[in-house]
Amino acid sequence: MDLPAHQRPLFSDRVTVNGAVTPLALLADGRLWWSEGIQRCLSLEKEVLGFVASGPYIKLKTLVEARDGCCTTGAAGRLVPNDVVFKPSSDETHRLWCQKLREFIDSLGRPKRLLVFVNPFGGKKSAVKIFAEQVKPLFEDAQIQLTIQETKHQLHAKEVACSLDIKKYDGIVCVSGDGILVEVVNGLLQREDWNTAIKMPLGVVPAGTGNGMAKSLLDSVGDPCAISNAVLAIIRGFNPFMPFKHVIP
Ligand SMILES: Nc1ncnc2c1ncn2[C@@H]1O[C@H](COP(=O)(O)OP(=O)(O)OP(=O)(O)O)[C@@H](O)[C@H]1O
Repeated sequence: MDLPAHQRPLFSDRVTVNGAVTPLALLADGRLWWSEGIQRCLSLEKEVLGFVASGPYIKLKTLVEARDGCCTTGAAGRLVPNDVVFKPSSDETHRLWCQKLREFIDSLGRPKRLLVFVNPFGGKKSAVKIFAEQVKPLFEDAQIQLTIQETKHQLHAKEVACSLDIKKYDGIVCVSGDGILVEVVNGLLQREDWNTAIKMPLGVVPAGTGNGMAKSLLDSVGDPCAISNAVLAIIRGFNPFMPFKHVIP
């Protein structure tokens, strides 16, 4: 019986994962299937930030739902890194894995260059630490080029949004509360080219006091208001069902 198109393998190989040899298949829908005693599956689109080739190995940088509770509520959970390292069967399949993974991830239309505002004075004044420890490493895993702007005073984000070269970025991210996001929107709306500028995708990583916008955007897709969930939504930003694009209706 023929498999549906999305379940057909794009590529498969006998690889080594955690010392055990297993078939690993990349399906047309971007799922990776292999066995480690139990069947394992990873979605390149939903769970993989990027990958790194190191010697004969390939490391998939992932964010997956934490399964630390004894009961499942049905609600989506907090995301945690859980990298998967595998060794392809030969130099040639190593090269092909890198090529296929790169092609699939590139086909997802994820942002490549982001302007990131970090407000050191928002909320508990921990945005700089949150950014350095929890946000930047995930964007780096996704190989997104960042331009970082710490806000130096009130309305600084608005001034920058008012005059920045929008062609340089695929989106703007605020590691802050709602205040900086509002400043950015107001800055974009005050530009002569506001009609184009306001279409810039905007994202918010909760690092303020109320974080109302981050909460409601993540809630609208059934996610908890957690840093990792917000960052993954931004990395996957060009999926129309994710919050990154929904800041501006
Ligand atoms: N360097 C700075 N010094 C003083 N104020 C700043 C600085 N940078 C930004 N601000 C101001 O901080 C204000 C609050 O920012 P933000 O929204 O990030 O946090 P919050 O008010 O704690 O969170 P929320 O809006 O979610 O309740 C903004 O209005 C902004 O103008």
